[in-house]
Amino acid sequence: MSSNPPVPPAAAGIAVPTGAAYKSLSPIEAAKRRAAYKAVEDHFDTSYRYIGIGSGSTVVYVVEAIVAKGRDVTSKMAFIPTGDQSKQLIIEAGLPLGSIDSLPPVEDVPSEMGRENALHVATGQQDLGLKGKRESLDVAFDGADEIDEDLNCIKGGGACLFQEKLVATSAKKFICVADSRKLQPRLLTSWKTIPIEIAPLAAPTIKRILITLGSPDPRIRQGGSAKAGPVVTDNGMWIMDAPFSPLLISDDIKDGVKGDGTDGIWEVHQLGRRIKRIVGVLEVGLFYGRNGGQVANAGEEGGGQKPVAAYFGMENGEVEVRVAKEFGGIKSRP
Ligand SMILES: O=C[C@H](O)[C@H](O)[C@H](O)COP(=O)(O)O
Repeated sequence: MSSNPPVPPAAAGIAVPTGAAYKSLSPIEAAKRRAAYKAVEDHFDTSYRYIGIGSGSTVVYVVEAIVAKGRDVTSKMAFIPTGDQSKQLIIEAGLPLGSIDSLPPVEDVPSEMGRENALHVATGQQDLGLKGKRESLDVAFDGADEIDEDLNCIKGGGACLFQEKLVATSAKKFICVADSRKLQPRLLTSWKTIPIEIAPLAAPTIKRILITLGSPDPRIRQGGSAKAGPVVTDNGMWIMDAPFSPLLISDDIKDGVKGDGTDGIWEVHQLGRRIKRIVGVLEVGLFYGRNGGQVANAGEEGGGQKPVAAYFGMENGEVEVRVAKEFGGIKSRP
């Protein structure tokens, strides 16, 4: 895909680039926008009901592409935010706002599966295993700070990560959209720290433990000129940015290479699980593991889930699509 997406119709509150404004997008912004349109083209279905909308600068273009589908399509859906920024984005785009903690029980949903289960429960027959289960999101779109060749991600550069992981694990498919700078062979190649959302009271203890795990200089993220003192997340927490050496992927674990922190070398899953165990850690900005909304124990593994596909806007105007190896591992350059 080497041409720019069409200019969509204007939507309430959304600054849609048109004409000269479109041409004024920087190459990186134009690349992000092309990737977002391609991701929406491939993974947004008009029959969907619940759509997760992530945080950051790239999902702005995802929302723009969704708005371009028209109100006839979007008014029947609910858009679930991953924090205050994406909540505002959804509202200003005129899309119906939903909430991750108010998804209806499956039985209330007029789907074949829900109706069938309700019938079985009502008639005393065997429950299909859906009792108490809530609806999944059909898809969640989000950005990332870095994505490795196995599609593990670092997220949280914008201080949103707990709600992003919650939304990702609630989705049948999680789709990442980014530009070419984010694609690296291993995590912590270009992006140097892991964002960790922590309880402020636990900050000194967490910092000490991270140092023992091999992080040379974990730091509490400061608000800079925008806010005196630490950045406070949408959940009233702080962010600790912890540098580590580049992380191994699971395929690297062989021939005596353990990835368990020996000599300061960690594999993504092992480090993610280890940090999550520290008291006071709300969430770790490493996204790895199986597809969330379609597995019984979604959210129980700590890693959230890695995307089933990642879309990268490349410098040459193309969009590179990478698919998780569990889903075929195809790389394509449409
Ligand atoms: O906390 C922020 C989120 O994880 C973002 O999705 C991530 O930082 C990527 O943001 P952007 O699209 O602005 O590069």
